[in-house]
Amino acid sequence: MTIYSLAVDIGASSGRLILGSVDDGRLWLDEVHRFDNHVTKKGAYDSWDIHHLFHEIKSGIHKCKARGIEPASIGIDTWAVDFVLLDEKDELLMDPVSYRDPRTDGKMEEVFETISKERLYLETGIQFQKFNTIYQLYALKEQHPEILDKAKTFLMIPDYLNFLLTGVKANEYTNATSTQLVNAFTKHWDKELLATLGINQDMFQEIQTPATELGRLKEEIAEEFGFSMKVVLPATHDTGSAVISVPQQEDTIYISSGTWSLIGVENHFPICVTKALDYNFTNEGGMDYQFRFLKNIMGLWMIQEVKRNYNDQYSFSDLVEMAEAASSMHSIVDVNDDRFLKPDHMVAAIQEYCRETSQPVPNDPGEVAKCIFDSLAASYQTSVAEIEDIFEREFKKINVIGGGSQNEFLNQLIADVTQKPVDAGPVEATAIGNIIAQKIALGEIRDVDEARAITKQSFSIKTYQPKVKER
Ligand SMILES: Nc1ncnc2c1ncn2[C@@H]1O[C@H](COP(=O)(O)OP(=O)(O)O)[C@@H](O)[C@H]1O
Ligand SMILES: C[C@H](O)[C@H](O)[C@@H](O)C(=O)COP(=O)(O)O
Ligand SMILES: [Mg+2]
Repeated sequence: MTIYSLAVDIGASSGRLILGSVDDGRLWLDEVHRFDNHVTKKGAYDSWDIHHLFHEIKSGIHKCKARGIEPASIGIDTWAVDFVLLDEKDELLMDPVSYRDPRTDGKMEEVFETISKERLYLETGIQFQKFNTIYQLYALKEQHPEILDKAKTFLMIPDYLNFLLTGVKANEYTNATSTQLVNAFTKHWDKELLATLGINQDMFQEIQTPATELGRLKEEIAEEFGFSMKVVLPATHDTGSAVISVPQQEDTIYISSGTWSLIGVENHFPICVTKALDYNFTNEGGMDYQFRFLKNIMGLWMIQEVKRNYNDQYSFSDLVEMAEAASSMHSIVDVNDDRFLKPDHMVAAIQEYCRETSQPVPNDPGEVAKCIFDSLAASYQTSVAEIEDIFEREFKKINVIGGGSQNEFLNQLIADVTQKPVDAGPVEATAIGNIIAQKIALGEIRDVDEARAITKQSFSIKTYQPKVKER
């Protein structure tokens, strides 16, 4: 009898529910439900419609039942850093605010007046992004102290969705590390740090690790579906799940390519040296207490916004094709410039940057897309050089995973710019990593090593060889 596990992967641009089963030494996926995700203005803040997301999760579960499939387990992963606060009645004190909301502008620098950047990095090993949870809570304490005063429970986005399913409260480790409030060495909430910032440490929950069975569906939820199932913790930070599916870690730099590009390597210990701080790399927690030594690059968010700017008249494939045709456009922007985090109009922001830097201004969708892909590839190359500088060795290849691995033009650009072969895929790497954690919890797969062997023979990977650079 086939044992199904249901992965819920909600990224910043889309969510999907994918059934996974292991049979004949291979992992089989079946997408059941897909939906858009985006930020909406709610009152003063750019927020997530988390109850709409929960509705979509339930719609996907109903679709499983309609197919006659009752999964044995479910696991939820989402984007990082964002959270909810519950009052003493376990009600939401406010809608979850998006990390792209400007409420944290300038807050990181204010925190440095209390805790030095160096101490923060030495203790947490986490990259400095102004939207990290630590700065979101600091902003909330300044802007709405009354909300923090009423907060009895802190749950990150997947934690809260798990709470709605099970009634159980827990903070999952990989996502908790993205807050910059977890000590990289103790792997627990850094209570001294919280005390220094005047943040109530009692609202944080016990940290649980991936492949832990959190509980089962609440009775009323199970009755709604007509069946129950185990709720298992995957690496609930989506990138944490994605990198589990990288078939071969040795000598490989991964790029988890979705709304963000997360470029890095798997490591067995945190690297908190000054050079890593200066390069702004992070040591996010991974499965089995591995570390994800990586950095955020603005990613395909930029082309998502360009697509929106052109009223979605072009598909991603169209934009890639048009970029490929815009061969005379060579302008490069610093994709990590703060102006690209949440511009009013991405095309205008890119054009302005090119004007400011006296470069040809991209004027049509193809030229804009070409500029984005060239600029992303250039940023990836810089990060590859930084990683090799820190590890004092060369890495043999790059593995692009996630939706962006479908961008053949960008994959080739990456190979050419880095002069390294690029493996592209799996596309649904995050869901695969999510399912792997569930299968380990169910005992169908022994460990991550066995899972990677199964993944390697289950999904086709296309390799792009670098074009030899003309001398
Ligand atoms: N057919 C395609 N060709 C090229 N790129 C694609 C294609 N489909 C999706 N993409 C890229 O994948 C990105 C979405 O990746 P995904 O991993 O689903 O993102 P997230 O998990 O952040 O929602 C899109 O922004 C787009 O750039
Ligand atoms: C804000 C975080 O850096 C972000 O969540 C990143 O860590 C991430 O995982 C993004 O995943 P996407 O699938 O939304 O690109
Ligand atoms: Mg994703």
